[in-house]
Amino acid sequence: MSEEKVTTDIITLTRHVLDEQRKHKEASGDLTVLLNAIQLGCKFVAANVRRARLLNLIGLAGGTQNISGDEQKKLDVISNEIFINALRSSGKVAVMVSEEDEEAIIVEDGLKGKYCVVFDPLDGSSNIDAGVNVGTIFGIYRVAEGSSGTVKDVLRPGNEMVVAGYCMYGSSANMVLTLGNGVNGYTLDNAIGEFILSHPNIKVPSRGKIYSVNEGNTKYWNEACQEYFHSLKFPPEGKNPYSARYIGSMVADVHRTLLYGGIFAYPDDKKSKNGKLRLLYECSPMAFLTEQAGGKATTGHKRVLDVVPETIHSRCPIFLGSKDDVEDVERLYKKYSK
Ligand SMILES: O=P(O)(O)OC[C@H]1O[C@](O)(COP(=O)(O)O)[C@@H](O)[C@@H]1O
Ligand SMILES: [Mg+2]
Ligand SMILES: [Mg+2]
Repeated sequence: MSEEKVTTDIITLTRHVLDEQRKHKEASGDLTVLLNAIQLGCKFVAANVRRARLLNLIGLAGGTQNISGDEQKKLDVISNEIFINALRSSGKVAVMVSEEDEEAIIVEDGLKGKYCVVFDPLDGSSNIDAGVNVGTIFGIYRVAEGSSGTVKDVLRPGNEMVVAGYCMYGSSANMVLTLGNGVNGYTLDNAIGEFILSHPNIKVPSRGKIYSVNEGNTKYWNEACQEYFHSLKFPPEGKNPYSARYIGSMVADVHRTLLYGGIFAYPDDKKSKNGKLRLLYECSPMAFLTEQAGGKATTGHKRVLDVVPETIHSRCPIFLGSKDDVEDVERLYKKYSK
C-alpha cells in the first residue's frame, strides 16, 4: 500500500502576508496585524453562519433598518459587532465604515492606528435563512499624510485603496485578497483554524459564458442594458447564448465571476439612478480585486475605481468581470450616450 505523504509545510494567509511584508523594508508590520484582525473576524463570522440555525441566529434583529433601508438580520448585527471589536482592538485602525452604521466610527486615541477599514460585515444576508452563500467584503485605506483620521480619509476613490478582499461563507470559508499585486484565494482549514493558500494568482478569463444580473429589473433598464443583455441571450447565428446565474449575494456572484469569467452587473436604471450596491464597501473593493485579476469594472460610463464617494453610503452602478465582456457594455453605453 502506498503511503500518503503528510503535508508539513503549508502556506497560510498570515505567512503569505508576512512574505509580502519582508519585501518592503520600510513596512512596519501594522498591516499584517490588521489583516490578522480581519482573519479573526472572518473565522468568527464563519462559525456563527455555520451554526446560525442551531444558535437561533436566523431571522430579523427586531424591526431595525440600516441606513440603506434594509431590514437588519440578527447575523448582520452580530457580524458587525464582531468586526468592529476585532478591528478596534487591533490598534491599527483610525476610521471604520460599516454598512450597518449610519456614521463613520472614529477610533479613540490610545487605540488609534494609521489605517481605515470600510466593510460590509455580512453581504447577501437576505439569503441567510435559506442557507445560501453569504460573505464579508472589506477595503483598506491608509490615513492621509497629516490627518488625524476623519471621515475624509475614506471619502476617496477605490484607486487609493491599499488592500481589498472578501470572505465567502459557503461549503467552506474562502478568503480572496489583493494587496495590489495580484489576487490570491485561501480556504479555511477548520481542523487547524487557518486560511490556507488554495487559489494562487487568480486570473479572470478574458471572456466568459455567464451573465449575472437581477432580471426582475428588466423593465427599468436603460437602452444600453436592454440591448446588452438581449445580445447575450440572442447572439448572432453560430454563437451560443450565455448562461444566466444570479445568486443575489454579491460575494458569491463575484466569486464565481472571478473564477469562471463572464459578467456580474447591478446597473443604474429608471428606478435607481445609481443602482443598488454601495460604492465604498461593495463596489470599490470588488472592482479592485477584479482589476488585479486582469478583469475590468465599469459604471457603464467610467472606471468604478475612479468614482469618488459623495457620502460613506453612496451607491454606484457596476458591471464587472471578463475584460472583453465589460468592454462590450462600455461600447453600448457610449453608443446610447451620444
Ligand atoms: O435582491 P437584489 O436587488 O437583486 O440585490 C442583490 C444584491 O444586494 C445585496 O444583497 C446587498 O448586500 P447586503 O445583504 O449586504 O445588503 C448584494 O449582496 C446583492 O448583489
Ligand atoms: Mg452587501
Ligand atoms: Mg450587508
